[in-house]
Amino acid sequence: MAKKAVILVLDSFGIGYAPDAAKFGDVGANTFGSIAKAFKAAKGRQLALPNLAGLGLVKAAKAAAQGVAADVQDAQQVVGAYGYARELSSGKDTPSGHWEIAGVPVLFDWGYFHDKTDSFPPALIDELCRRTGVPGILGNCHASGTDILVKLGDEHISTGKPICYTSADSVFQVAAHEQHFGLEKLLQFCQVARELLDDYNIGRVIARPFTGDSAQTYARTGNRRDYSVLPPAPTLLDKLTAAGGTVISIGKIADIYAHQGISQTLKATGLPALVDSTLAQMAQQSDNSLIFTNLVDFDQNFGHRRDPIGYGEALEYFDSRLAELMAACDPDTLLLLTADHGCDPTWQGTEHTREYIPVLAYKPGMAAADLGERMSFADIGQTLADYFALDAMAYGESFIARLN
Ligand SMILES: O=P(O)(O)O[C@H]1O[C@H](CO)[C@@H](O)[C@H]1O
Ligand SMILES: [Mn+2]
Ligand SMILES: [Mn+2]
Repeated sequence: MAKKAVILVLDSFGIGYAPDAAKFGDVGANTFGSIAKAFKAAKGRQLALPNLAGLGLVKAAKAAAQGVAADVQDAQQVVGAYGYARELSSGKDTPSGHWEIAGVPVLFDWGYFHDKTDSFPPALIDELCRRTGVPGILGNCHASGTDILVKLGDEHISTGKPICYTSADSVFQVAAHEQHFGLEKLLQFCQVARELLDDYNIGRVIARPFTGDSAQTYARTGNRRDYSVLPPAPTLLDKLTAAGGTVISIGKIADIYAHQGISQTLKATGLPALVDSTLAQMAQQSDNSLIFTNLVDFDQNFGHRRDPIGYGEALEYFDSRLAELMAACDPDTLLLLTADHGCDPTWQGTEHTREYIPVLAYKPGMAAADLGERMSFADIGQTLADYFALDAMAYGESFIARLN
């Protein structure tokens, strides 16, 4: 039988703080609940997500938030399977979340640059400048990637020094102007940084190219590149491709999995283009294929930017496209919607939040099913291993039997 699966990761769409949120200072965070509240206060109407509610999102969110419901209208009839999952991985970062979704939780601790200023070891910066020939770096601190452009963009252009910054995540981020510094030079700089940062156990180096000619107009472009370390074990993607299947990466997925277990990489920028590309692949791909899309805008443009109204509007837009995605499923297509961590846009700071993620599954004609609380994001990978008749993953409990 022909089998296709589609995963859409709504990046940062948490639905209630996780049982271990206290370790992260995140007790009380709820990305979905906070968006719904702020949206209603600002617009005088409820956030309207009829198609997500139809897959069971409102029910899953209510259960995840221990009865504190996101103020969103529930559907009269649910047509999918819905649950909520906690994270086994020790961090609340994007690679940990994605790798765990694909059956490989990250149980070790990443390296972090904890100091808010003078964050990077001088020996690292010296070596990086020596090997790349740049005259020094700017930043060297924890920062929001948009704020730091306003602050240091002009100086970057006049000095030719790249802006290097980090956050509570295991990241080394480099912002540089696409024309003045050059995109290629930025990517080369990041590749050297990647080599040096393996010793520091840093999960990702991220190139953050931008354009514009003043603090008012500096804007990041779609040419972001993430240089990730390899997942600690073969993921579902590796297993599926090794078995002759096809994995189509749309958006950031290939970068997040360090290009492991990917058959084809499709870039698209912005929610509309990412959904369009997903729909196009659903029409094209056939047997044993996984179409895997990351919707980064939720996290990058709204979660980290602490913009709950923009987040709500983006959710409504996605919900309107979800009807098309569901209609594009033939009887052999399994559609999964989930997230990789939370990023409550009303929470203090600009970082991710440790939350339950939604697990929503849909196949045409299936009976509604309550999947309840899942003990790991890896239940998704295990379910897909079952679905594609692959060897079981080391983590996760399959819910394939509930998808009939
Ligand atoms: O503020 P920006 O540059 O968007 O950074 C955010 O993006 C990084 C990667 O997801 C996170 O570590 C977070 O700090
Ligand atoms: Mn993420
Ligand atoms: Mn993020």
